[in-house]
Amino acid sequence: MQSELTADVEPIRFVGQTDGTLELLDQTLLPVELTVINCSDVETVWEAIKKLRVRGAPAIGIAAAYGVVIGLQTVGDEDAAAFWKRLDEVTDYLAGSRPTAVNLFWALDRMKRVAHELRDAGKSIAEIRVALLEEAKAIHAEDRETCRAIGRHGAAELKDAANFLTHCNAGGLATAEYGTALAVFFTLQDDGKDLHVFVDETRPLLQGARLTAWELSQRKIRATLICDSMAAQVMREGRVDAIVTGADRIAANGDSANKIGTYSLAVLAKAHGIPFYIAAPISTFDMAIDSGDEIPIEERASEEITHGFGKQTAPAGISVYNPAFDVTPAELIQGIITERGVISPVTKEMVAQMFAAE
Ligand SMILES: CSC[C@@H](O)[C@@H](O)C(=O)COP(=O)(O)O
Repeated sequence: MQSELTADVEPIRFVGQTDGTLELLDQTLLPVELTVINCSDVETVWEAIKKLRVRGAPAIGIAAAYGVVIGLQTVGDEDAAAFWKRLDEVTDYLAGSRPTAVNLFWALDRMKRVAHELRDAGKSIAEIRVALLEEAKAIHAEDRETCRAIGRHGAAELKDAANFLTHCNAGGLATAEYGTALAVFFTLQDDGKDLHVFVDETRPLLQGARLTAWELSQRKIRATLICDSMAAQVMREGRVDAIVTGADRIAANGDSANKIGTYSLAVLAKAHGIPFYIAAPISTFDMAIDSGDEIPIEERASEEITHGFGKQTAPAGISVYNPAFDVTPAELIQGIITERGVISPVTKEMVAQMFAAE
């Protein structure tokens, strides 16, 4: 189907009650095709996360929360033992879909906690099921608010910048709507700023070219697509005032994992005296780990590099290393823009302070 996409497309939508289904805009087909997939079993939700049909840290968490509701549909209200066994099975299963974005585990833990609290309060399985759907909807709704707040804080922080560079996609598609890094640009635009954004295409899966370039064009923000390897050149040409990207997991010391290629941007930014920012919700912080060394980095199939989008571009049998994320050390990050404000300087103490703030 030819794209008739508009910026208002809802990338994640739950339809119906506790026996309902999850609709996901298939991001692997963008920007050419608009196809919504219908998830009526947890296996389809798992596959959608694994294959990046739904992707971006907050979006993965939201989809997984709805996935729990769907996974529990295979057991009835009358068999409590089967329900609790199934809850563990479903959350463990969804947790195995992708390892790096901590929002996935955060959302699953939140769903489990609600279920356990209600069980301890003597609620019935039917009531718990309803509450779980409400919790998934709350995670979804809160993310909308969170993204708007990130946009406001980021726009205040970067009000004097007009020329940006971003990597991967941290936009409306990667969240409930509006995004994190892109929320900063959208808010600046709403504030009347004329801005320009260089968009890294983001090898190997081209989230920048396919998704970010599309989102920025939809909103009529001036954007220029570049290959990842061109970032140093545009920085050297003096055409970048600030870099803003999202994150998939942030350690207690501020080290931040994001799409592969982000770390090299931060190094380049330092070499050119350009401030490098991360924009991410508090749910992306993993306070259980001290540093980025402990962040699990997803390795993906070699075919993503040797057969990008179906065409063979490397000799058969070549050895491939395909880490999907890298870690940017805190000292290279000027600030982390959250819904609660901007963490700057990025130190363990400042992260702890923002995490504790309401
Ligand atoms: C607001 S989304 C932030 C990150 O999740 C995003 O920058 C990113 O790296 C996504 O990677 P992906 O592999 O496309 O899920």
